[in-house]
Amino acid sequence: MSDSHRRTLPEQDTIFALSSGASQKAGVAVIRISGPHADVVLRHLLSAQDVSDPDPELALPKARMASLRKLFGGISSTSVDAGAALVGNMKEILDQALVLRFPGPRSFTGEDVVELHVHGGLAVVSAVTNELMRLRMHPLAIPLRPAEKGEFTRRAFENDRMDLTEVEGLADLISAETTEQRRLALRQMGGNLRVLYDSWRAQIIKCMANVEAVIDFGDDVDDDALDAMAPLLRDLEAELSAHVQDNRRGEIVRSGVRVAIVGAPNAGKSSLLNALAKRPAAIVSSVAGTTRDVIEVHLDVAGVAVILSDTAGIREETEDAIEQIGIERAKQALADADLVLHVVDVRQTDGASMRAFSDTQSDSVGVVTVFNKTDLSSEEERQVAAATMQQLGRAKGSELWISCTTGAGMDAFQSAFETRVRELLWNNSSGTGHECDASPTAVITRARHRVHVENAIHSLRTFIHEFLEQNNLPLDIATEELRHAASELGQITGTIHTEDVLDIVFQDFCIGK
Ligand SMILES: Nc1nc2c(ncn2[C@@H]2O[C@H](COP(=O)(O)OP(=O)(O)OP(=O)(O)O)[C@@H](O)[C@H]2O)c(=O)[nH]1
Ligand SMILES: [Mg+2]
Repeated sequence: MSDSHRRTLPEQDTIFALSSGASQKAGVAVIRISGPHADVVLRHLLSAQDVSDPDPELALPKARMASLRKLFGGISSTSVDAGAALVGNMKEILDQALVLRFPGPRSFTGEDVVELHVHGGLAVVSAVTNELMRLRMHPLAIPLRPAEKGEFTRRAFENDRMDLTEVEGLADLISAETTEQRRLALRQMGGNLRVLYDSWRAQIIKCMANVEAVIDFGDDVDDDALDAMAPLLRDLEAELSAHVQDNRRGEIVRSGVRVAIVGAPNAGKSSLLNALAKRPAAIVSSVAGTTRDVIEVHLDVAGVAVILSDTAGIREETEDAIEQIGIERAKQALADADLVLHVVDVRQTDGASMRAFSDTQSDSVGVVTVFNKTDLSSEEERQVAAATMQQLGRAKGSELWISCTTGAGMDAFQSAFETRVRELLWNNSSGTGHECDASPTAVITRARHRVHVENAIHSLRTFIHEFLEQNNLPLDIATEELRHAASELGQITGTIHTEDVLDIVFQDFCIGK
């Protein structure tokens, strides 16, 4: 484990990759080159002559200024055959491109970076990348090679342009599919977690320095210095504890809210899934016990990623072994859910299934009761349904009434569903869509962060309890607990890291990022 990620590296290879999306029809493709030879490579591309050492006077674009340039490449046999007007060692024009230079360290990677914004066609991109491959074999032996997965970002990290949380934020931003995922990722990439963890770490290190001063001073523990430290550490411990008690909302925004549709057979669960997915994702039939497996669809619900699961109808008695397995899976989906949609045929609310279901659900999970088939029900049946809700102790009016067949009540259902999903994350049902922006607190987005923060809390508590309060530990051993807490926070940001951790973080990246 190294205490700093600044390494003395041998001179780095210069790397290149297509950094824009893989679509072959895009108007523009961006090829990125990073490393000490980025300008040399660019000079070769801008030189019309195939010479081993292009004119060093050849004007490169000014730093950070876009410049429209012709890119040249080696003479292809086809263009010679076609009688292209090539004279001597003249090269062929590959494309007319916007060229940008970002001399290090003020660049994404911290190295010299060149960006070539070429036309997006497959032939253009491969002509330019082939030319870069050809330069690898150049007599000057330019150490140039295609980039590996995540290598640009890894260099940015190694050159202190980003910490690990910002790297993770960037990975999340690239894969963000919903508004809230984008917002969360953008804030993390902007450094909100880095600032938080660095400031906590700095406070712990300051306390450590004070304790070490006491140790150096002699055997007599300076009670005043330690007394002054106690409230600071208690406050810090409280702050860290509040940080982990976040209902996992950052992790849920990132991975998606898990919503399970459960209920008795034939209640209309698959019909509801199809209505929400706006496609016939699940088979609907009048045969009770149609759905066996868990069927998942991914939705964007008011900017939040939702993984919606349709499940087998839960009933106590079934002879069918496969249906029994389906019921077990349904119960598992119920246990894993962040939110449950309990679908009930409004004409069958007095059965044992409603009660049985109430017993299986966990208290921490939100449950929305959805009475379906209102088109078939009588007023009396609806009153019985509402009365059953009250007997079960549910708040009056908390149930929703729909007909999957006619679509009645679906708008109200949709908006109540959106509110519940957002409430789950922010305890705020205003539905403005800006709750996150209004409270830009840094939230944990990965289990990796949570483990380290919990370890840091444990060490702080041990120091406070075993040393400051009980005086059970000698000072030098107690200090180790502070050192450990600081180290745990340093591992989140990558100030302290192992190669294994980096491999895990960077595995989310693809080539060109
Ligand atoms: N009239 C009416 N029929 C409905 C409504 N919703 C669903 N149905 C019908 O009820 C039957 C069962 O619907 P499904 O959606 O398959 O029910 P399910 O809960 O998924 O059933 P299982 O998978 O067997 O547990 C089908 O014939 C649907 O067409 C509704 O609101 N009104
Ligand atoms: Mg079904």
